[in-house]
Amino acid sequence: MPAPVSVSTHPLIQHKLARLRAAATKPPEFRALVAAISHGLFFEATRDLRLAPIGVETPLTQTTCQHIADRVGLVPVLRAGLGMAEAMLEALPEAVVWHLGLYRDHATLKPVTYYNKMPPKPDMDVALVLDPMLATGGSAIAAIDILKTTGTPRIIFAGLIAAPEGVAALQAAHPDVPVFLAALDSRLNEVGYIVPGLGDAGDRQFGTA
Ligand SMILES: O=P(O)(O)OC[C@H]1O[C@H](OP(=O)(O)OP(=O)(O)O)[C@H](O)[C@@H]1O
Ligand SMILES: O=c1cc[nH]c(=O)[nH]1
Ligand SMILES: [Mg+2]
Repeated sequence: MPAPVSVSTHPLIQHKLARLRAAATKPPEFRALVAAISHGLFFEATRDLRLAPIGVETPLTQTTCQHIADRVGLVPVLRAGLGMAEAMLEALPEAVVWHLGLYRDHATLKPVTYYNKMPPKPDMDVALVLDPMLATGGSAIAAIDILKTTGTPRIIFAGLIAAPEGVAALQAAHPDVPVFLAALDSRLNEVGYIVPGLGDAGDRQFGTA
């Protein structure tokens, strides 16, 4: 059985997704929405991180609390994953960031790797691959293929919007990777865009459309 695909039902995430999808939403608000939704999604995607006890001196007494014991790497798929990584770093500033540059060739829809800042032997327990759009799944699969060459023991994929075709392809290629999404849409159109979707997540964040 493949690892689960979790689609958020949180009202705040659904509310912000509506604004994110709207064609009239301009890059400054679009980036803020990517950040806010990613922040919420990060809480869901990290719910199984390992905790360990830590002693804390409160103003009243000595007590034992919990802290995150897993070392976490964030792998934003450029460009569109950058906004997700910024938001998640705010939630967990101790995380390290491994940038991975992939773009999807418009004619073939196949991913092309152009930048890789992955350490050869990262000493990490968990890595989160971050890309707002899971369309055909080619980019996410390629990112995880590359990440797996480093021997990172646990990998999680977090995205904002997916097509069923992309989820199926990702699960077939990497059945061990759990998937966390803000929305699962209807389909891909004839040029590989997610419908209803939001258009091109990179262009909409950075104003390059
Ligand atoms: O599932 P797939 O069919 O591979 O499509 C999804 C990919 O397409 C987008 O990137 P894009 O190529 O537009 O690059 P960009 O982030 O630089 O805009 C998106 O951010 C994913 O990386
Ligand atoms: O709908 C899509 C598909 C791929 N990449 C995007 O940015 N949007
Ligand atoms: Mg793009």
